Amino acid sequence: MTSSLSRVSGYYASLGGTVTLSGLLALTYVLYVVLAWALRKRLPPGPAGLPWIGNKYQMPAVKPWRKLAEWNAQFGPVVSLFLGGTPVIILGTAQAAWDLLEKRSDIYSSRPRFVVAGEILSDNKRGLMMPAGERWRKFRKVLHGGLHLRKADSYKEIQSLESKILMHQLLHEPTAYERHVKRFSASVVVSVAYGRRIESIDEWIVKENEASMACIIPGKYLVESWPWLLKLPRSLQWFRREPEERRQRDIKLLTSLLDDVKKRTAEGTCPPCLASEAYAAREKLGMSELQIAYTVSSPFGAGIDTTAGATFIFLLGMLHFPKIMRKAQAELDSVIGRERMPEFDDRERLPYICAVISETLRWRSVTPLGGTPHAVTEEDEYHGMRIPKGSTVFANFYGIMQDPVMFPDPDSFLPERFIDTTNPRLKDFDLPFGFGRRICPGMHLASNSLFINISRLLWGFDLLPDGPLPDTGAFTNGFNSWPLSFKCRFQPRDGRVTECIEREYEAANEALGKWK
Ligand code: HEM
Repeated sequence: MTSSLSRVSGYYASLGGTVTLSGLLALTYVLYVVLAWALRKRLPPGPAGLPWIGNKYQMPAVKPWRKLAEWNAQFGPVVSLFLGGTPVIILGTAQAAWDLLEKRSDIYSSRPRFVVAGEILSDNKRGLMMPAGERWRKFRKVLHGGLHLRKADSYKEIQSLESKILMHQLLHEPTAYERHVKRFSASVVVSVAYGRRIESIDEWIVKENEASMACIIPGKYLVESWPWLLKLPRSLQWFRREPEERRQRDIKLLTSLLDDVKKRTAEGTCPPCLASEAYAAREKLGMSELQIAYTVSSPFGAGIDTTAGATFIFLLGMLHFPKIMRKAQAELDSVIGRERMPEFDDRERLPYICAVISETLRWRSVTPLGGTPHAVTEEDEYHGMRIPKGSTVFANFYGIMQDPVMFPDPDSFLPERFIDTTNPRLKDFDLPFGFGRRICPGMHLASNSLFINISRLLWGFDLLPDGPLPDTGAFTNGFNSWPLSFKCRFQPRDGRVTECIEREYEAANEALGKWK
């Protein structure tokens, strides 16, 4: 380093100039500007960054989606920036996201490098973070096989039973509604994955899963931004300790869950589930037992907070827009009445409830950064702009869902926007579930959970504020984001509803026996 510096100095001295440190710094800066200009050539517009670190210093650690939406408003629907040396593309309209992530899905479906969350924590065995390739295709095959549209129908029974338990819990212990909604989401996901229920969110499976997910918080580890730290001698790589310990615990947890399914399957007591089916097909799939164990656990990481978070967003919306609640209840009264609960078969006849669900997923996105970012595997061009190979691509749902062109009056909760329209993209609103080959494999299961709970909540209770109205912008931070805890009253709509909830609870408890 010193010798190359002195060579440079010598060269300048030979030109007759006196080389000073500030001169060298100025030269470095000029080189950087030229390099940056060359790199940015034909890239989408974006904010100017600093030498070497790019725009990193401008990215807030908390809720970065707000800053990204500001940049989209300032520079246009496709923005580029640099985080360290990696080009990052921010898509700020649904059209741009569909054009690239869906129509060109063959080259936009990989994931950026996740040093800790992907490599150290699981040796890239976790599908959510897995780069595109043979391993990821097998992961998708297993999940598609277990969760596609018609297969999701086979889980409606457990979803309906769990929802009846939820209704009963809300009737008797409404102040703990957040725990009950979370338990519902966890129990559905664990039943689908492992054929066993969750009776309390304090159960060890839920706790262990939460601890595991805590390692996947974006920005938690320095090495994600500076992967060269991996070149340090292993003993100096301080950041490895926690995720490596966690990895051993994960392997223990996930293999023990799979072993339990194997045991119950052999005994003939395990209901059909993702794990039993994937295990039976493991040789045909060419997957190791450990890979199967990781694959079938993915609903765990991706399906609990999202489904529960969307339900909390729905409740928040109802507290702020009581007229919408009344209109939805009027539809339920005319189609269902008060003597029985809504069932899945009623869905076709409840278009307003379906629109309330679409609006819930739009009004405040539970995945404000579009879930997990995509990565481009080939150089590309879009409207004359260059998208470099290896770019990280975010569909910034926070901005996209508030786009006033696609969603006029975006801050209002207006289910009508999904009814009074001929736009097929709004009629069949799958935007909140992502794009192309990476689209959420749990979307049908999630839609069913939301339908059965939201229709029954509206049918059974007036959802009312308990004190001042909660802030509609107070949300948690992270890849998934949901409202900060708020109080909500669940007032039964009348005596017939209460009776029905009690009756259905008894029957549900009995039917759930086989899942224990
Ligand atoms: C309201 C509920 C949910 C929402 C809004 C949601 C949304 C999303 C989004 C936006 C993505 C990223 C898609 C992309 O990269 O383009 C995703 C991925 C994923 N979701 Fe969901 N999700 C929900 C529920 C679920 C459930 C219940 C499951 C499992 C049963 C699930 C499993 C997954 C998995 C495994 C991935 C990763 C797929 C991959 O990387 O190939 N999700 N989800």
